[in-house]
Amino acid sequence: MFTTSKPLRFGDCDPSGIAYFPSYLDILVGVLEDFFTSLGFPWRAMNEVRRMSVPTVRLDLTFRSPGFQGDRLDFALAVRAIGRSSLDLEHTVSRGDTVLWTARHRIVATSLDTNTSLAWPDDIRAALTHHLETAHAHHPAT
Ligand SMILES: CC(C)(COP(=O)(O)OP(=O)(O)OC[C@H]1O[C@@H](n2cnc3c(N)ncnc32)[C@H](O)[C@@H]1OP(=O)(O)O)[C@@H](O)C(=O)NCCC(=O)NCCSC(=O)c1ccc(O)cc1
Repeated sequence: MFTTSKPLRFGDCDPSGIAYFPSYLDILVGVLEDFFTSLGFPWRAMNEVRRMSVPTVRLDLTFRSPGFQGDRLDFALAVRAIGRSSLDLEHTVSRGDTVLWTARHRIVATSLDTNTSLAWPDDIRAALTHHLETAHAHHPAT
């Protein structure tokens, strides 16, 4: 499990002070980037040196409770399945004990030269496997 916290800022909210959900996606991408950096694979090096990227192909969000300007959002990212080129993640976003939203998320390793999928390089796969949580793991095809 990778965990981190992000502030819900003025600019992330509508005039009533409630979270504007497209901003949640922007913040989520930052969390994903931080996760890869924590594994030792910052995106700039992945892009420039390895010529690879990790676009999102599926994202299923469930909003359970509103977030408000000034909240501290606690993100928990779990690796649920690792395919040939795909990676299934599960996000839980909370304010204190209250779950605000959850997401099932699939990204795919791709080549920036061909814009097609790429098998996870062995070193990245090994680092991802270290985070795999088998208790609720599922086959990536499901
Ligand atoms: C990712 C793709 C190149 C994959 O296409 P292909 O090369 O033909 O691959 P395949 O169809 O063989 O599928 C490859 C894998 O992806 C999986 N896949 C592909 N599409 C899907 C969808 N829609 N749902 C679920 N799984 C999918 C598939 O199951 C394969 O999994 P493995 O068995 O584990 O390998 C293509 O689907 C694509 O370009 N999709 C658009 C992606 C996109 O534009 N997303 C929008 C957000 S951009 C983004 O998030 C981002 C960009 C850049 C960054 O640096 C970071 C983030």
